[in-house]
Amino acid sequence: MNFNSFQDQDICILQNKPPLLQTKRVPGNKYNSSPGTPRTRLERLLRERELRKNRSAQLNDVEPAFSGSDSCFSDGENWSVLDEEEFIAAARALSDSAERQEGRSKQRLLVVANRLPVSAIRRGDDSWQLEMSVGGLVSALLGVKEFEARWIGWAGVNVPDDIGQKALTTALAEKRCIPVFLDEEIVHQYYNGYCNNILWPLFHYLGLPQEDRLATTRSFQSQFDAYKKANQLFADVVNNIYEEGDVVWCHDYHLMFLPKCLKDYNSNIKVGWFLHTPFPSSEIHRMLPSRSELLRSVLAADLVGFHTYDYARHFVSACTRILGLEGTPEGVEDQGRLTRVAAFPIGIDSDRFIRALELPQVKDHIKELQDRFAGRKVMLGVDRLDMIKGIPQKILAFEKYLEENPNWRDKVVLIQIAVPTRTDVPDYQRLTSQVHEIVGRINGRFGSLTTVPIHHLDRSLEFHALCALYAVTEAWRLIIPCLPGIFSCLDVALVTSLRDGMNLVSYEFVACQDSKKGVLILSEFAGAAQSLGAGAVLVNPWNITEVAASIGYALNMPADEREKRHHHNFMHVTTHTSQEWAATFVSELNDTTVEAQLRTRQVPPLLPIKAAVDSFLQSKNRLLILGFNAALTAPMDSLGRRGGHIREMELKLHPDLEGPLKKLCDDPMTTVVVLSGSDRSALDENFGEYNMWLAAENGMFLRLTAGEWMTTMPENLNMDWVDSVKHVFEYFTERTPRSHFEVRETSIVWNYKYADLEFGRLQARDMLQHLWSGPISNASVDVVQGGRSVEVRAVGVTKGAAIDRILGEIVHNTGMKAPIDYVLCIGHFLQKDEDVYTFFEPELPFESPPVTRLKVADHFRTSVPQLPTGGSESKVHFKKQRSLSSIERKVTNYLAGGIWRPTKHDRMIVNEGSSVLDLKGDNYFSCAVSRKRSHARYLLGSSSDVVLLLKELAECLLTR
Ligand SMILES: O=P(O)(O)OC[C@H]1O[C@H](O[C@H]2O[C@H](CO)[C@@H](O)[C@H](O)[C@H]2O)[C@H](O)[C@@H](O)[C@@H]1O
Ligand SMILES: O=c1ccn([C@@H]2O[C@H](COP(=O)(O)OP(=O)(O)O)[C@@H](O)[C@H]2O)c(=O)[nH]1
Repeated sequence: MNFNSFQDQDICILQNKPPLLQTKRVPGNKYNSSPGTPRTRLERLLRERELRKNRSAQLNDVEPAFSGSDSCFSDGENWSVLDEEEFIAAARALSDSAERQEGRSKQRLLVVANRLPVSAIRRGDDSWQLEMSVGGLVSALLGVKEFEARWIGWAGVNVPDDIGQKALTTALAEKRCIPVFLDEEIVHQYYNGYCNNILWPLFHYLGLPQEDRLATTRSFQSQFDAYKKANQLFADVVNNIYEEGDVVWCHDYHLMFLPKCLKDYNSNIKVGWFLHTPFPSSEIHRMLPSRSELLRSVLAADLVGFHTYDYARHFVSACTRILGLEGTPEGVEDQGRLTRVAAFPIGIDSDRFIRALELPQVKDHIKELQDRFAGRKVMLGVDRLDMIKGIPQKILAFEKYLEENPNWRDKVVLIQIAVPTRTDVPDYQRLTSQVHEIVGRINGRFGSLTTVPIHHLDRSLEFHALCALYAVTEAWRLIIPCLPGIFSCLDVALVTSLRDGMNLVSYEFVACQDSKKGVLILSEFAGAAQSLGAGAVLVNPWNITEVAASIGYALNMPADEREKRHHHNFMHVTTHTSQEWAATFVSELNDTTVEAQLRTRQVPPLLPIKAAVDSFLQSKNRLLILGFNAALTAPMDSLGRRGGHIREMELKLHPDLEGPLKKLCDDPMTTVVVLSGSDRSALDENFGEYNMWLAAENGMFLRLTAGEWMTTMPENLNMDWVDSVKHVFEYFTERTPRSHFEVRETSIVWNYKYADLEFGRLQARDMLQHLWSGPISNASVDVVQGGRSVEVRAVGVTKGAAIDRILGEIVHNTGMKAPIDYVLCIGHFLQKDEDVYTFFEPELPFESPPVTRLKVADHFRTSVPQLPTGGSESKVHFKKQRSLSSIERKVTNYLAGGIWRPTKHDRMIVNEGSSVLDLKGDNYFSCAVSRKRSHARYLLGSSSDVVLLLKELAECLLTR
């Protein structure tokens, strides 16, 4: 799934970076050598699907999931897709799974949903009657047979006493259900209030309740508090029964807080969360006062699933826009942790419906219906009596059809099953009255003494009665075969949801029409429109005229068209089953957690601050290399605000750093360098008062604050491309609100970090395409794509290339005698500049970046003096005679068209026999700030962590 066209990491577009965990084929190790072994996630899923299809034939008669069943974790070949290290972890995961199978043979699936699949009715102090609940989620999970499942949820009743609770727990245990007891007040605030009065309407695009209905903002807050409290109660029950290796699958909008509660308690629990409703556009979600907290809680899950790609896309977009996180093709990333987000369209247990049609009791029901409605065509609506189902709109469209087609008035009947739901919520009560009123009016208008056009039932039907209703037309045709003209084009199901997560009624209708030809009129706003859209007649339920016309079209549809449409949908419904849905989700969840472990291993650890401080204390000659942007600047929120104001665009030193930095700069045993992409004026402005080295424009300009700027750049750099790139940058800046660009001496940077991130990325993509095809196609430049920027630089302008020259100059200038025995290098450097970190790695052979494409031409900023060469009077001298400085040698090499690759030996010598750098021990600390993957040894979360660290270093100078 590609939510987003860019990876979140900084990318130098000259490199073709493979997506994370895109798997490499490792030649012939024991895991990947089998020819039949899948190599990619997709191959594996295809293969598992095949295996499941084979198994499902054997499972058809097995008990449903929540009364126990088979395991789906039997094949050991899932993990041949990763590289060597990944294989080891995968193998370990598999062996865990094998152990599990030996010990218990099945992986346990803990399904957590607001409602249990059964409702409890109290018959005495300690006696309970259990009845199957109605609803799409229950229907779908009833079909799941492949796991040893337990269902955790609310039984739908208030049980205040111990005796009642114990008895109900025992009764439910037989059904493998575990109750969560919620008292009346919580149910009122959490279920009726926050879930059904706030989240449900909002997620279905019906907006938030108005203030007068909310009473006060406090009541919203108290509902949200109750919601969190209820979610914690669910978590407590899960934690109580959880066993290592279990998979916890949280369902729906009632439990958005649950993933966080579970992970806070035990970060090793495998947690999936699935939403059965739509997830609305981020523009809708952002209205919710608790928008961020809810998103973050869901993101605690390992895998987040939705019915459709659109809902998944909206969710990722909400995380990007509201939380400022990165959307990737895999999901949402936050500080190196990925929450996988994907679409898993639910299905039904189609066989159960198809088989039911053969049962005598279903045939009896069909006969009753046939007698009742003989001679009339039947249109069917089956919905919970919910605003989202568009029942008034459906009835009004039917009225319009009858109005415009008087000849049909006594020939067609609409049977509307309207299952009462959430009857304690005032909006639902109002809807009931409204529907009754409309039905009464229409029946009064078009009914006769003996018939009415609408049969409206405010009740639910049991399974067999419902199947009969879904299939009634088929029976009629069979029963009265001599009248095909009248009865063969019978039956239309009318689904007019204003929004609907999926809508299983439409699936069930299709399953029961078997090879017959019932027409499905389906709202384009139901998730099912994405899967059944090709076979259904799609309508916009708000357009009453269109729905009325579609009723006519369906009633008069020629047999061959009905057949084709039905066949398409029937194939879909019978292959995309609820078993398939659940097995895919759980399998993906298992994979995701293994992948997360592998990914975590690739992420550097957090900086061990104590070790960094201790080592600092013990050293005598320290070097601190600090980036500026995002390392030493004050953090901002995702909307680019600080203290409620739009942040000004110039970089400013974090105010809390002023004191510590001063102390560190004034310490005679510490040399501080700020190495930044910013231009000289930005560094002068922020650091001019400190006693430190400033390296501007990625190290191309250098000065000790007490001295003058000098350049470390070759004299002749071709900068002819600048004007045309600037022209392009101006164009995009004008069209991308809150973006800006900076022209520097050696580069030009377009920055969209304060702009809408998604729009900024689209613009960046356009910009890059344009740049490559025109202004820079022949120029000697590097184009570096940052997370939120595009930078065009002269080739060779990187921090990694500059650091050697800077170091040489510092050693020379300060007359350093003792080697540097402590280096702390902190930055939020672009990937292309990360060789700064590896430069200091004691074990690594140093290779400066290749600079083969540099064109040497004309003049480059001659007003700035070149870096002076070291004099013989200098106390520090290189082992090799310092007749030519690093930069001079490099320039010489440039001019000669060669590549200068200093050896470690070249650059490390201070005195005869002694090295500039003494980093053999653990006295080198490189830290990437606000990065997920890096060549640095360690990570720091944000510049606030840099503040803490530098404060500690400064303080230990005082106590020394
Ligand atoms: O338990 P209730 O409050 O009475 O509500 C019943 C269920 O309604 C919702 O169903 C959704 O799930 C279906 C299956 O995925 C989907 O087809 C439908 O479009 C959704 O509306 C709700 O999400 C469930 O939690 C409720 O149990
Ligand atoms: O009298 C009824 C009416 C409906 N249903 C079931 O309720 C579910 C409704 O699911 P859907 O996804 O259409 O909508 P939801 O009610 O979950 O929003 C379907 O499985 C129906 O079989 C039922 O069991 N009895």
